[in-house]
Amino acid sequence: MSLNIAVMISGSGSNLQSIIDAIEKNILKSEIKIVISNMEKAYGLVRAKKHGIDAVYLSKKDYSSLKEYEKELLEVFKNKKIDLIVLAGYLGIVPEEIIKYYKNKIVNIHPSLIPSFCGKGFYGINVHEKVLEYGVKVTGATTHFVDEGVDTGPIIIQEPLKIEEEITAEELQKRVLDIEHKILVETIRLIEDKRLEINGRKVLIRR
Ligand SMILES: Nc1nc2c(c(=O)[nH]1)N[C@@H](CN(C=O)c1ccc(C(=O)N[C@@H](CCC(=O)O)C(=O)O)cc1)CN2
Ligand SMILES: NCC(=O)N[C@@H]1O[C@H](COP(=O)([O-])[O-])[C@@H](O)[C@H]1O
Repeated sequence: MSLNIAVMISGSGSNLQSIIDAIEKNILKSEIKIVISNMEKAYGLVRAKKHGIDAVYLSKKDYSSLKEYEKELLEVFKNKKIDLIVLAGYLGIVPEEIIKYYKNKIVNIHPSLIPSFCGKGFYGINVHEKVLEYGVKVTGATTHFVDEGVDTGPIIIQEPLKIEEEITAEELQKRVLDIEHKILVETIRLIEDKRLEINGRKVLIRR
């Protein structure tokens, strides 16, 4: 089933690019109706425009209240008839009203194996710095449904990555990003095909 997707970003947009590429290769049946960034200079906005996708800067700091911001964001999603919101490196916290209205229709990609190295303060390169600092032998990436918490929603896909040698946080980020690009597309594909069944915290992938 083709979904109307909104992608929220804050930075480079390589995860956004993986969705754009998958759509253009007909791996995904959906359409990205809008890309929203809370950072004006996010390169992901450039990526979207290069592919003729509506791309806007929208940040809560430009609104007099969170309520005003929520109202505007909801308006944008409704006008575009959005079915699925994808947080692809979005570093803002999605407001409660949006979460309620789009219950189990918002997914996030996180560059660690949740519940490790996640939550407030864990984003971007600092996730990988903390992973290396701790000395874990396995990290990876996670997609999950978004709820009122931060990185606490039901987990959809996780893929591990072994850390077998001394590497920099930048190199680790690159290797984890490769996994992210893959599992994010897989996650959207599963949702298109209605193969996910949510049972409390558990997400069952139907054959
Ligand atoms: N309601 C939710 N909103 C968001 C979720 C979520 O699970 N529920 N996931 C995050 C994505 N995320 C990790 O995957 C994440 C994003 C941002 C932060 C964070 O600490 N941000 C800082 C500000 C960073 C900045 O603006 O430079 C902060 O809020 O203090 C942690 C995790 C997306 N939204
Ligand atoms: N907690 C949120 C978080 O850390 N998200 C991470 O930000 C990066 C964005 O890269 P991109 O802009 O190239 O997709 C990605 O690694 C994504 O997992």
